Amino acid sequence: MSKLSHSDILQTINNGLIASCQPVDDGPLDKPEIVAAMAQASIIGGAAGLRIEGVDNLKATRPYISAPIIAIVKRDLSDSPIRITPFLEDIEALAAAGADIIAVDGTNRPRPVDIESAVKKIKELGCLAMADCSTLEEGLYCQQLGFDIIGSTMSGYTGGDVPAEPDYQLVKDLRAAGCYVMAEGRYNTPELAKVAIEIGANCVTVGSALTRLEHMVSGFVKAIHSANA
Ligand SMILES: CC(=O)N[C@H](C=O)[C@@H](O)[C@H](O)[C@H](O)COP(=O)(O)O
Repeated sequence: MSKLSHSDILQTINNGLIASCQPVDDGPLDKPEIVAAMAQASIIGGAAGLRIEGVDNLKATRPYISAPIIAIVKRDLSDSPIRITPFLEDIEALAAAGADIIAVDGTNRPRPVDIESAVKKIKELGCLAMADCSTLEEGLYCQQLGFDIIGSTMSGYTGGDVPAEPDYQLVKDLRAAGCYVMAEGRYNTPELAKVAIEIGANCVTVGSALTRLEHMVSGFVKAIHSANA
């Protein structure tokens, strides 16, 4: 378990890369021991922290990692679009498994448990709270509720086509409003991650480009095939 204070955790990840070690669901890399290996490799590469999905993956990873871990549970619910850490039981399980920071969906959509109870539970359990938001309005509401980190994670994922680019404007607006900002979502190259910091993000999370190998390989394959099309 990390022994850092809350302010040390925020300081440790400030200006840093968070490697989101989330393999493709049910793919060959989707195994706790592989997630733990990805996490260690990411730290060797210089990541300041990690984002880990699932209690079993967190339990497998935590013993090897002293850097801050942002933990989530993803669920596909039949009666709500909320996927990221929807239940208080998920928060309890992540805290017990050694999360430093617990992220929950921060969007303004129908949810099984109100967000006020979620942030209260995270704080009671001694963790930092992160809100995965899609708009400035949601981010400001979550900031006001006491969330420590506001992420642009859900921008582009609440309906319609997913844009190709990251939502830079949301990052700028959240920072201008005084939030501690995590740029997250479609920062798929080192250059884009650099832009995130340049426009004011405190830190940037990169997932697919680091740990969804199937997606990266298929991107190369498509590009190669299109050469002679
Ligand atoms: C919308 C949603 O559910 N985002 C998830 C949150 O945990 C992950 O699927 C993303 O991989 C993560 O946010 C990092 O983003 P990117 O993979 O674009 O670097």
